[in-house]
Amino acid sequence: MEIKIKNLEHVYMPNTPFEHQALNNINLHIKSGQFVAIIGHTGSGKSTMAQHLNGLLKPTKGSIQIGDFFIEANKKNKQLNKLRQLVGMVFQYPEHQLFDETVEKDIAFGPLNFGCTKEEAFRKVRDILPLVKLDQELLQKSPFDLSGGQKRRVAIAGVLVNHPKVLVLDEPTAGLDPIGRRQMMELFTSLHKLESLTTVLVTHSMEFAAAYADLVVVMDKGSLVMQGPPEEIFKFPEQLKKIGLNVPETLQLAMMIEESFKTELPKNIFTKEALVDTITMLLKKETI
Ligand SMILES: Nc1ncnc2c1ncn2[C@@H]1O[C@H](COP(=O)(O)OP(=O)(O)OP(=O)(O)O)[C@@H](O)[C@H]1O
Repeated sequence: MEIKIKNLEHVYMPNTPFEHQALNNINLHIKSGQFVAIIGHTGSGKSTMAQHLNGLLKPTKGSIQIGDFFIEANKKNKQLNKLRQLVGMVFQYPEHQLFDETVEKDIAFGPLNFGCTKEEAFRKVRDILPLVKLDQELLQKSPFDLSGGQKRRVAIAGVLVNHPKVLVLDEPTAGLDPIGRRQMMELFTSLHKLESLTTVLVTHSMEFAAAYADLVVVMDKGSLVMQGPPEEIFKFPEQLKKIGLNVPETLQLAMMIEESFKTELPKNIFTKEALVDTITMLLKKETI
């Protein structure tokens, strides 16, 4: 599903002494099925932008079009419930939103809320479990008795069970260990491919932006300052540094290797595996 953001502005607490312009004239076109990473220094407006994508916030100015849905400043949107079914939102620490007495009821909340019968809703719950790698045996347990990783998977299942067409992920790996982070990102990338989900990831990780996104959007002080594929965006480390961002570590290493081997490397070395392959190739060349 395609997303078009036009001249979007957001002001928190307008006409009060605390008034704060968090978004400033944002224009962005996300194509259907694209994987977009939004990066930027803390407070640059990433989460504010993400929350506009399923109508959690109302624009102060401008509009957001998601498929056939329009969210516009000064207009009441009567179809927010339908929009929230289409745009699934995973917040930081989603497990904090678990509330029901069993895992089954918790995951079924969305489908029941969107009008499914109990039978349909519970069938959807069972169908979604393999996708998030959760065992059927957990269904009758209290979500509060699960491990941290399982809780997070239950919370994510509660979003995926509605079969959204757009997935908005706001720092979904916050608080996980490195293996957990990677597993979680693998889950989202496989979903993205399997279901052609348009995916918007808000992240502080340059590595994730580089490794997973087709389009990287850079925010600074409420403005969208750069957008493009990772190999374009991370070509400008000086520009990124000025706004408090780094290039991915693998790319920093690749640049050092470029220096010492006096050779130009491809500009899309964003994963450790790609970097190791390149070093191996260079070392082989040296020894021949
Ligand atoms: N509910 C709110 N009321 C008032 N100001 C807010 C509110 N939420 C966010 N802000 C302010 O708006 C600006 C943008 O915040 P936002 O959370 O969108 O940034 P962010 O880039 O997601 O930051 P982080 O990376 O730290 O999560 C910040 O200056 C923040 O203090």
